[in-house]
Amino acid sequence: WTTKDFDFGRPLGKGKFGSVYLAREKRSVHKAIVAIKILFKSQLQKAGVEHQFRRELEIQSHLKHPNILRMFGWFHDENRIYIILEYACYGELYKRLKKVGRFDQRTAATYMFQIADALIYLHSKQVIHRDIKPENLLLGAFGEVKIADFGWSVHAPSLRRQTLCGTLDYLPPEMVENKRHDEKVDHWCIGVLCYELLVGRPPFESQNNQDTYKKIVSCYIKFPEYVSPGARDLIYRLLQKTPSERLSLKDVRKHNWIEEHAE
Ligand SMILES: CC(C)CCNC(=O)Cn1cc(-c2ccc3c(-c4nc5ccccc5[nH]4)n[nH]c3c2)cn1
Repeated sequence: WTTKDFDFGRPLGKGKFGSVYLAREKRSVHKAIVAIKILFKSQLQKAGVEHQFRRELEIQSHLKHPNILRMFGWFHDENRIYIILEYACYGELYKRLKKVGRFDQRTAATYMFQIADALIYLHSKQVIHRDIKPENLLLGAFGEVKIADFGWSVHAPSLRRQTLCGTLDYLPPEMVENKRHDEKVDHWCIGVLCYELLVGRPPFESQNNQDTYKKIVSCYIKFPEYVSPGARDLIYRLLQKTPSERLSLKDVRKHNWIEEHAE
C-alpha cells in the first residue's frame, strides 16, 4: 500500500502520536471506506516506543472479532507510518454517552455482553488490559461496540477526562497499590464501565485523585436509586478488591441482568 491508493477525507481524531483520517481505497470495486491513522516516526523514536509499537502492530494484526476494531494493515513512507483501521461509522461511544447522559438497561447490557465476548477472545490469546473505558470504544454500523485500543493516545476530538494521563477512574485496586496485575484487571474495568454506562459517570469519580484512590481501594460504591438490583449485583460481582473473586467473563455473559436486558 501507499498513500496513492487512498483518497483522504476529514480528520476523525487527533492525539499525541498522530491523527486519524477518513479514507477511501481507490481501486477496490466496493470503494472500501477505512480510517487511516498517521504516526510520525520521529515522535515514536523520541518517545522510545518503536519496539512496543511493533509488538502492538503484530498483536493487532492477528485480532479478528466483531467487537474489536480491525486493523487491516500498515505501510510507511520516509517520515510517517500509516495504519489502516476499520471505520466505525457511529463514532465514539463516549460522545454518545455524554449526549444522552446515561444509557437504558437494554443498551448498557448489550454493550456489556459484546465487550465480555471480546475480552474472552482477547484473553484466549493472552492479550490483557486493553484499557476498557468509554473513550476507547467506538460504534459500528449495527450499533455494536468496537474496542479500539487507543493505547497510542489518539483522542478523537472529544472532551477528555480531566487528567491528561487518562482517567484514574478505571484503575483497579491492585494497580493503584502498584501490585502485580493479571487479566482480572479487565474484569474490574468492565465493572466500572457498566456503572458509567448506566449512571453517566464512573463510580469512584471525585474532586481529586486522592479521593478517587481511596474510593477505589475501599470499593466504596453508591448507586442512584434508578439502578436496578440486577445491574447492582453484576457491578458488585465485578468490583471485587480481590482479583480472583471477580466474576468470570463467561458468567458475565450469562448473568441474569444481561440475559434479561441484552439484545
Ligand atoms: C499500534 C497500532 C496497532 C494501534 C492501532 N490502533 C489504533 O491506532 C487505535 N486507534 C483507533 C482509532 C480510530 C479513531 C476513530 C475511528 C473511527 C471513527 N468513526 C467515526 C464516525 C463519526 C465520528 C468520528 C469517528 N471516528 N473509525 N475508526 C476509528 C479508529 C485511532 N486510534
